[in-house]
Amino acid sequence: MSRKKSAKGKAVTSSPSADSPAGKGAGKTARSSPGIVQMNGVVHPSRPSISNSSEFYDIAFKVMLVGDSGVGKTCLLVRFKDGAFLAGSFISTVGIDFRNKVLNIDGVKVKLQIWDTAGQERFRSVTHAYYRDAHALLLLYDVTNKSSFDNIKAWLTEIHEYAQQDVVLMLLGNKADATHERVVKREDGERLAKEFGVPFMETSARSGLNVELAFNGVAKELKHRSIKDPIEKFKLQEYVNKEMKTTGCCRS
Ligand SMILES: Nc1nc2c(ncn2[C@@H]2O[C@H](COP(=O)(O)OP(=O)(O)OP(=O)(O)O)[C@@H](O)[C@H]2O)c(=O)[nH]1
Ligand SMILES: [Mg+2]
Repeated sequence: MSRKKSAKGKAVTSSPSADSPAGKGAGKTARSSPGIVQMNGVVHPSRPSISNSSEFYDIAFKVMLVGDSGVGKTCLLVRFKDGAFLAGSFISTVGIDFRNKVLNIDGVKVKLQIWDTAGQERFRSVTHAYYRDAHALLLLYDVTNKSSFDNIKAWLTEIHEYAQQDVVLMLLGNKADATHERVVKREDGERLAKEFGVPFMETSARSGLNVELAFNGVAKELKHRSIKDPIEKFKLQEYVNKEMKTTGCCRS
């Protein structure tokens, strides 16, 4: 899998196929390939492997973006991958899409294969099929859209039903730049996240606020888990609290 060329994936089938990164093409082929070791569902090539962007990597993980349609999942991924904001008219994702990015986490090259799901209800069964392979989930709501926030509990129920029990989860309140349209306070997001024991922060795909931090935090957590470092304990919420930038008047 790690040597496969797959610059930008698109899968709109109702279940992961053998060739799709969520199917055999990812974890399972790696498991049976000589020279590649699979630990805790994590791909550890015995030699550095090359990602689609011709970058070497040491370990690889799958991260999924989920949340209502229009909360900014695709824009967040494009901001992270390309450093740009997708302005213009809103084009809703059809099915599921993925992009790869290799990060340097404390000297370890961590490849994230990031799945951008469609938030629309009619694609929900497609998304369900991919949950079980995800090592991490970024669950988004839109701070300018109350119903996207109210739906978070339903998303969490769905996640508990379909995802792995030990999946790394983070709640993101996106569009934090849209101060005038904001209807969900940061404190409400913090409260909900606390209630469910999930790390939380606000992001903006438009301004780039905390976008790198969200993905880096998740990559750090996944790396620590896979290495099982007994000395250095990593706490995702503590890390993001330390590194987080906030919008508004009162925190910097
Ligand atoms: N102000 C602001 N607008 C944003 C931000 N992120 C996304 N948008 C806008 O919100 C709309 C929806 O963004 P998408 O990223 O396409 O939403 P999505 O979650 O991928 O939607 P689906 O693919 O239907 O699930 C677009 O018009 C974006 O321009 C943000 O951080 N700030
Ligand atoms: Mg989208």
